[in-house]
Amino acid sequence: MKGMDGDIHIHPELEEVYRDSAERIALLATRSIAEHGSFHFALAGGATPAGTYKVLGTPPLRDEVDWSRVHVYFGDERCVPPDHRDSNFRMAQKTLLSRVPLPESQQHRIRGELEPEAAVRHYTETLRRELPLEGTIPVFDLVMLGTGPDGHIASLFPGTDILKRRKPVAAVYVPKLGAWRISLTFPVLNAARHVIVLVTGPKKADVIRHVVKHHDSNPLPLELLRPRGQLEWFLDRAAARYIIPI
Ligand SMILES: O=C(O)[C@H](O)[C@@H](O)[C@H](O)[C@H](O)COP(=O)(O)O
Repeated sequence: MKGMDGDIHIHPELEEVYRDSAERIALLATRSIAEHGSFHFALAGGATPAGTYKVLGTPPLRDEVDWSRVHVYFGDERCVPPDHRDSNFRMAQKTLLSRVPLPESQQHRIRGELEPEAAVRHYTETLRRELPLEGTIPVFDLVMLGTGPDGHIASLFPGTDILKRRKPVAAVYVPKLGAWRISLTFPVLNAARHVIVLVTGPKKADVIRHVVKHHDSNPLPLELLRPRGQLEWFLDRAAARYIIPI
């Protein structure tokens, strides 16, 4: 579909989106572990992926993954402690990490409780220690992303300077949120071997329409995503309502 590279999976119901995307993640994990003995997976934050994480953390899928070979990271994090209601780590812990036999030493959260620049340093050191590098850029097996109604991905918000940052991790103050975030940057997202974008609900339909129409002028952050690896979209009909034939 013009402007929307990669494979697009659209389902009428949310539960089907969650099941299909969770099955894909389990398959990618199995393939990565078979290919190189590990699966390095950056989770998306926000509310949307919780449904996928719950399916992934429940039998049968939970028992199809060799969690001893999995390392989990985060695409971004709010600058809050890990037990804060806004923490992406807390959301992932409740929906996935507490339900699978994944060693804590292989759960690499972004230290949102630190000063932003200290959190950036710590996470950058973690990525460079744990992941293969392309030059100075860590390469994930899978990065999972959602998007906001403004087309942001991770914490790469429209109009913020983080969109141009070249180092793998950066801190960004988001004026409309009145808050700091820590996020992977485009060089890391675009170096990933596989990227999954999970978008559901009618509030995201305009963003998907914008991506498909692909305005070269003033592109949304979601439109700047150009992974060299495989890109897959998982949408429900509500988010895809402007791009599917009636
Ligand atoms: O920290 C975050 O909030 C996420 O990483 C962010 O990029 C999220 O994917 C979008 O904001 C969509 O959030 P919802 O899934 O809650 O709509």
